[in-house]
Amino acid sequence: MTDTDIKYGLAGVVTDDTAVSKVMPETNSLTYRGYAVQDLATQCRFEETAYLIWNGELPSQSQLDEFKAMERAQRGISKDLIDVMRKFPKGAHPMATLRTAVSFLGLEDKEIEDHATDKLYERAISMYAKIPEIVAADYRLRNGKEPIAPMKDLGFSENFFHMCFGEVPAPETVKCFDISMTLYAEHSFNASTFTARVIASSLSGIYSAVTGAIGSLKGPLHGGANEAVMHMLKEVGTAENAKAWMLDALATKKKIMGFGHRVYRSGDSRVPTMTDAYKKMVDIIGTDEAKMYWEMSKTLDETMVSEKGIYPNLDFPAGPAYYLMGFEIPMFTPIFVMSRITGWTAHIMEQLGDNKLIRPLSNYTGPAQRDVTPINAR
Ligand SMILES: CC(=O)SCCNC(=O)CCNC(=O)[C@H](O)C(C)(C)COP(=O)(O)OP(=O)(O)OC[C@H]1O[C@@H](n2cnc3c(N)ncnc32)[C@H](O)[C@@H]1OP(=O)(O)O
Ligand SMILES: O=C([O-])CC(=O)C(=O)O
Repeated sequence: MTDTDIKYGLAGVVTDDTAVSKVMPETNSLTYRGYAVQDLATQCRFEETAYLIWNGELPSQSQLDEFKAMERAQRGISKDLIDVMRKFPKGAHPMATLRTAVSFLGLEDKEIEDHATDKLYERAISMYAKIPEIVAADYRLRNGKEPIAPMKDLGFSENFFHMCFGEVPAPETVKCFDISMTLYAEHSFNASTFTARVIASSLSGIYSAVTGAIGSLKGPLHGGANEAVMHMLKEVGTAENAKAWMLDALATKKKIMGFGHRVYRSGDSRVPTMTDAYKKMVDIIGTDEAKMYWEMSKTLDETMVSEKGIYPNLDFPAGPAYYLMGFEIPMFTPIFVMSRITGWTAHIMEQLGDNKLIRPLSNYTGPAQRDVTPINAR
């Protein structure tokens, strides 16, 4: 093997087939099962997209009703899990607590390693129903409040707001959140999805695969960037400071969170739709602070594009949009998990539907073979 055979970070390498989604950097577009993501985000509720990602087709009204009933029947985490969560170390990051809580769901399910598609689907729906409650309960416990039980007559997004805050905001705010859920749901072989497929490929079980995927998504080069973006906006401080801050950050070779992408080189297909939702949140909230973040974001974006030709990714508008919806910054990446659980589990099912152990090769760069020196002679 020569160096030219190596694609560091697997950049540009095609490793398998998928029918779940298609990322088209040449046209800045993304489809889930053939449907443009911006059409799904604006014309469908997240529940319809979730059904599509798992089943390959958009649901009829009766299929959607049945699907919603299945999800709602799975709502409600155990008292044992809530008791375990009460004992989590104070100050642990919510992505770390979510990773542990999802692993605990696997213990409660006795880690049944059944790879039949219908069994995997049942477990996928169970996690999709329970993860929002884990995220909301963790938020409340960290703030010294008791968890709020899910309500079975509320939609997916409405129920999440209810479990966090005890109330559901105006439909326009729920719609902005729902749009973000659809945009975050799936993105082919990104790092966390690939992690899930690698773990699934050893036949380790769906909970192991999702737990590993959560660990991968947590990093700031991947899903953790939506939190890092909001920390960055807070550090910038004022809209007037945005250009100078960016120029200084670029001069000192800082990584600017929420910009750049491994696959898209001239813009992320999901950004225009999420930017519209962010603007909508700015108009709904209407405060000087909200308007200031909007102006600041525009200046950061314009400066980065004109100076470096590097475009924002989905995390750039999603972070401040979640902030304006009232969520604490450390909840942003767990909220991403509530959506991406659909894509991850669709890929796990696809992987196990025609499994081959994922095991690439490496180019060895260590010492040449040598003899062991006895310990008393070293
Ligand atoms: C939902 C998601 O996961 S979307 C991604 C979220 N992640 C982020 O927003 C984190 C910030 N962005 C990044 O770190 C990167 O753009 C990544 C990790 C997303 C993609 O990385 P790669 O494909 O490996 O690109 P790579 O790091 O090689 O960048 C190519 C060049 O652009 C520069 N670049 C890329 N992104 C950025 C950035 N955000 N800030 C500053 N420079 C950047 C690199 O420094 C590099 O420059 P060089 O050639 O002079 O060394
Ligand atoms: O595709 C990627 O590398 C990262 C990304 O945008 C996602 O997972 O949504």
